[in-house]
Amino acid sequence: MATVTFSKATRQYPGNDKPAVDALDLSIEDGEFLVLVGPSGCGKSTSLRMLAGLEEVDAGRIYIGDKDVTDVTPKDRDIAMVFQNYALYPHMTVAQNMGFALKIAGTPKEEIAKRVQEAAEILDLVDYLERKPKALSGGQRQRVAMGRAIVRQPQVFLMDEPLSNLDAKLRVQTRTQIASLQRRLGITTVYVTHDQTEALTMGDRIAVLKDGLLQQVGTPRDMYDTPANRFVAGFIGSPAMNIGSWTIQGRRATFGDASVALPDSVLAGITPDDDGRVIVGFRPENLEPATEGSTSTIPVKVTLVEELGSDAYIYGKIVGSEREVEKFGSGDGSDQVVVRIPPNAVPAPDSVVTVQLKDHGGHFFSHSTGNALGR
Ligand SMILES: Nc1ncnc2c1ncn2[C@@H]1O[C@H](COP(=O)(O)OP(=O)(O)OP(=O)(O)O)[C@@H](O)[C@H]1O
Repeated sequence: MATVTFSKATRQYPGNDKPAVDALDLSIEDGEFLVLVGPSGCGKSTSLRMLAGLEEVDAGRIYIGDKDVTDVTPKDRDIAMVFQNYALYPHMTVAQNMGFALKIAGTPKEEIAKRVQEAAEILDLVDYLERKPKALSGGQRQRVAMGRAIVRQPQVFLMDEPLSNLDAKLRVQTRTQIASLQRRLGITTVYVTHDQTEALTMGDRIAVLKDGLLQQVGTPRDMYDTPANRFVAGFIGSPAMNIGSWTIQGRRATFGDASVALPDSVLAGITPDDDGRVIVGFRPENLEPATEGSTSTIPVKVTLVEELGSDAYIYGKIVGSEREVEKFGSGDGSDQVVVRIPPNAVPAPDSVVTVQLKDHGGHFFSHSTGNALGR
């Protein structure tokens, strides 16, 4: 087991005008499950491949434990990687696939058999050891790929979208299995995904990347409750946070007929660069029917109601939003809102429902920088 440290690690592919990963500083604790998440092309795989030694590091250093591994070959880094496509050998049995790396490393036969047996027990693969990969289901193949990593007893597991070939139901089951297996084995794990739900449900901590730049690192709760900037706020959470550019009027922000009070800490962070605007965000579940005398009301014209049994979601537009769109354009779709409501009070399409922010239900970001101003 070991810590992992990226210190200003940078990779710029030849011919590209920007680094794929730009001065990444990230420390991963011993035994931690860290998820690297972000949209396609943000640099997740490049970061993982630099750690694996499969990609050059143009500047900065990478450490596993106290050892600088930046110039160490992949096979000497004491890591095991689980790839998206599993990369199983079709002509070998499950047992042979799982033991192959140990065989190459010259591990004695009895030791290989023992480790393969142990991994097969952990992964519920004992009955399949003599089968070839083609005679396995997708989920079983995924477990063999995990088994191949486990038998090596590495210091660090690296996983690059290991669930992407599974159907939705199996993916949910397998993500719980991988997370609990990792906790049982206690091996430091770096896991790459573009799926924020996977990140929230699996990671001890999450690191969000965008355009090669680290945006925020924190526990799933940190990322959800206190996103560092507008990007993280919109990326983490499903349905996504409602986010729009509002106009500051005195101590309030308005958008169409909606008006919310701005906390003092937010007002204190506004600068002339913000042009009298502020980014207002609120999660669908942080709204409730407006009460009399409410200081923050948002009237929503209902377009569609989605009933999910336990909850219902209203999709609609803020009343008066056409005035905003006329003035500022609707580039970021900020006039559209999603509101979670109890399933017993479903409104009709085209009706207007007035909601208010729950206590501390608003997130506010600088219009000029996108950085969080407070809640
Ligand atoms: N071999 C390469 N040569 C040139 N550019 C590359 C190469 N590999 C990746 N890139 C570029 O580097 C950036 C980061 O790519 P990377 O594969 O790390 O992103 P990612 O976040 O893993 O994306 P995805 O989720 O789509 O796999 C992208 O802009 C990509 O086009």
